[in-house]
Amino acid sequence: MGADLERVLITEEEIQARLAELAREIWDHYAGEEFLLVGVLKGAVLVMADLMRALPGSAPMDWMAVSSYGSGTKSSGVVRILKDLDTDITGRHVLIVEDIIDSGLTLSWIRANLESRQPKSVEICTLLRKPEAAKVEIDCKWVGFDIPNDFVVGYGLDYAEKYRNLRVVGTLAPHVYS
Ligand SMILES: O=P(O)(O)OC[C@H]1O[C@H](OP(=O)(O)OP(=O)(O)O)[C@H](O)[C@@H]1O
Ligand code: HPA
Repeated sequence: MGADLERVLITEEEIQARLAELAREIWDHYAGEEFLLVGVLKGAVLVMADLMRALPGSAPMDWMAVSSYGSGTKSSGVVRILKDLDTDITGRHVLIVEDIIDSGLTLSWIRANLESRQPKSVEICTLLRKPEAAKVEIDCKWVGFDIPNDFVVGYGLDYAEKYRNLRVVGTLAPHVYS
């Protein structure tokens, strides 16, 4: 599977070290107030697992699933809720946990949707962001890494449902696409 990678962009050690830093900043930001971690399925599963374990204390967790991508590698911009939160977020601090902000269309929609439910606050933590791919501006408080505008896989990110279990983030070799 690793042989399908052209280049490793971010190593396992770099990911874990950055998540530990972010977890500390997040914990300090909420200063003892409860916040709900909201993961966006499926890509954010690994970020959520490692970020929440790096927190110095506990935080509750919930999940949303939306469809925004087709079978290819471009966002359609059309977002549909496939699985909604189990929790009422009215009056609560919400921290959305994502694997990647690419065009920004998915998170822009999710944020607006969650903000319409009268939470106390909504913030975003993403492991990866592609500044050159942005189609909408997203106010994201915690970003792990800004990366070039290339399609990446690993650490939760897939190509046709493969490579999510790689411990690194990398680009795919051309032979995978042909
Ligand atoms: O900024 P955007 O261009 O909208 O892209 C980002 C979104 O795309 C990916 O999800 P995807 O729809 O591929 O689903 P998945 O998490 O199940 O892989 C990723 O997890 C983000 O949710
Ligand atoms: O670069 C990417 N890789 C995998 N999934 C994605 N979803 C948005 N951008 C990406």
